[in-house]
Amino acid sequence: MSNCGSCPSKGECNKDQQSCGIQNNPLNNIKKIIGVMSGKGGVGKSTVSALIARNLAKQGYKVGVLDADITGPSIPRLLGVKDAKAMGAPNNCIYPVQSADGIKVMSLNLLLEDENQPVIWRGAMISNTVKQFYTDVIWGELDYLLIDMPPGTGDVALTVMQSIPINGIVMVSVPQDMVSMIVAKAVNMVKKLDIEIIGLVENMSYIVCPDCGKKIQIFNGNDTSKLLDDLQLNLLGTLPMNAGLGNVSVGVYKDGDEEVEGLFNPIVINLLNSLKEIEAKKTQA
Ligand SMILES: Nc1ncnc2c1ncn2[C@@H]1O[C@H](COP(=O)(O)OP(=O)(O)OP(=O)(O)O)[C@@H](O)[C@H]1O
Repeated sequence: MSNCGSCPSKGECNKDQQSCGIQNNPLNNIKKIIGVMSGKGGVGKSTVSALIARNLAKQGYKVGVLDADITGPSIPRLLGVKDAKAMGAPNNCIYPVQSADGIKVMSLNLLLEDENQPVIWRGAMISNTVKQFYTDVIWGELDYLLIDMPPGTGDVALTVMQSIPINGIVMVSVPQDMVSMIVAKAVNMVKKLDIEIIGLVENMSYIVCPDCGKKIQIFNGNDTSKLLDDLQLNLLGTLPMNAGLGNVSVGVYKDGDEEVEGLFNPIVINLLNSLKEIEAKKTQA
């Protein structure tokens, strides 16, 4: 039976407690869980997850990032903890690693001797590991736990959405026809599972000419507005394609980087407002 007392969805869900498959660790008190998803690979989910986490942490929130991309984990590099190792805790639990900006991080790479070792596991094992990253990691007190989802709408995405009490999903897309089609699949999956979509971040929307400052659209550009209209999604913000964002994983982005902060401040404001609206709607229902 689920432990509703420590559930981030307490008071906002209409699940039957006896049949709910969600297990919450009583040592954890996580207020909100946000999934970052796309369906399509390589569109910037991990970069967006890491930079939302850093922005929230900078505002003083207690933040964690669960890297659910077991076979292609990039969160440790993006949060500057690639050489750290997660340590065991009593009762078969695990302590997350803490980044320099105070973000708690759990990723399979933090358990491997060598980050270059592949994880050659079947789907069920990968899904169980993700579940354990929620149930067995001592996250403690968190205002926000971000879950960086793997690409696709398969096993892991399904496990995350069915066994972790997600309050909402941030979709990441790129304004290109083929990406939009695959993101639409992910959006429809989330809707089928009755999970709220907080909004969409459009990544790689444009490049800025270093000489004249003109914004140049590299893809044909109209697909996101069609996606937003067709699926009734909220646009949280757009991000350029640039070296600053591309080099987060090599530690180039430091606190106080005005360009990155200027890009993420409005996205995070929109995200928090949208999350509040979702909560208000649920408590009224
Ligand atoms: N706005 C951007 N400008 C430049 N490079 C970017 C931008 N966003 C992401 N990248 C780069 O694109 C690559 C893919 O990004 P990222 O790993 O965040 O995507 P992902 O969707 O999480 O990928 P995966 O499907 O493997 O999980 C990375 O090398 C990243 O540094």
